[in-house]
Amino acid sequence: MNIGIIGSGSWGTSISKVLLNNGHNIKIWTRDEHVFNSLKNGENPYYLPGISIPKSIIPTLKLEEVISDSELIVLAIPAQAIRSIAEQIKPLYSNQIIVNLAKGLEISTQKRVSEILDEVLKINKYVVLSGPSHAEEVARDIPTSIVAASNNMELAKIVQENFSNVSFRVYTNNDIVGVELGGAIKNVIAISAGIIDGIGGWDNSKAALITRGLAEITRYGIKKGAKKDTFSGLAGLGDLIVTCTSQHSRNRYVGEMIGRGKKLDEIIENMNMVAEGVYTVKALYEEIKDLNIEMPITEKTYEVLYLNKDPRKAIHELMMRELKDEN
Ligand SMILES: NC(=O)c1ccc[n+]([C@@H]2O[C@H](COP(=O)([O-])OP(=O)(O)OC[C@H]3O[C@@H](n4cnc5c(N)ncnc54)[C@H](O)[C@@H]3O)[C@@H](O)[C@H]2O)c1
Ligand SMILES: O=P(O)(O)OC[C@H](O)CO
Repeated sequence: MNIGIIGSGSWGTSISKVLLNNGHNIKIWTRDEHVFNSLKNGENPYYLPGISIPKSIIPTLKLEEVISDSELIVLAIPAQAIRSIAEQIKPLYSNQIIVNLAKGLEISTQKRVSEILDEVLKINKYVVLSGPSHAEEVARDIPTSIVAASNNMELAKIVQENFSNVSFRVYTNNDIVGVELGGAIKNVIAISAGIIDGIGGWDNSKAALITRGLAEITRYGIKKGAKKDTFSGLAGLGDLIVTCTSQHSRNRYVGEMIGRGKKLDEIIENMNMVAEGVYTVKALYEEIKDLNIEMPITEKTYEVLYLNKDPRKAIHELMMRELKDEN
């Protein structure tokens, strides 16, 4: 297939390698001239240091070049950039399959990526690819399993067949809502897991946080129309585990720095990669109050990040909530 990748950060670059190895023709769009020049030289040290990038992956600074002759378009940009990129590709878009890799909710609307694309492009060929998949490992061909979800199972199967290989195993799923929400909200829980790492690396606390984090992701997801089972799969529990525990996780890292007493602005300023939970928690905070959905970890994470709450006080408040039944 001719595949166009929009976004040349760590995940866009890494998935380009997977797809090239699978025999596809790959063009990758970047907005950054320095990344463009590096890719031409067979590397992307800004986002994927130490990995050699085959020169047959063709970089371009022109969006029209990745759209016009592509049969399938991959979106590998942050969730907050989706609407503006969708507006830009609208005049060029000719009903190709769009595979979204972004994991987040739009701050101003609380919308999922598929809802944004639906609004702007009236898209009817959408697949979201999500699950435990750090770019740093995928780029090294470390065995990874992931989920391709679509309303149209034929499309999910096309993605499954074209993206899978011996070290990249793709399952299909028909629950777009659950797969998108699992991927977006685990980033918030991972920030709180990182806070625990930064404060003291407490194993008991972190295990509880992952488990109760999954409970609140599931609660929110069901209210939004997701299927409960999706959250015990790769796009739910699987991604939550990897993001809360991995040395590679950007979201966990933000939390760890907060736990060590650093300020959010300072942390973000020194990171060139996106930590989606920092934005998704903003999207969720007001909405969960309005909808009366109980998500105490999400709420406390927001208060620590944006209302200057001491993380130890937040943990104390979580522990002192009204006692209740687990289910
Ligand atoms: N890195 C991973 O391991 C990984 C794995 C799975 C999913 N994801 C998700 O994929 C998405 C992209 O993540 P990433 O890690 O590649 O991010 P990144 O920060 O490494 O790269 C983001 C890319 O998007 C571009 N970009 C940023 N803002 C933009 C804008 N406003 N308009 C156009 N382009 C813009 C950047 O220039 C860069 O090329 C995120 O939603 C992330 O959660 C990442
Ligand atoms: O590095 P993170 O925290 O953005 O997580 C990346 C992926 O979503 C892991 O599957």
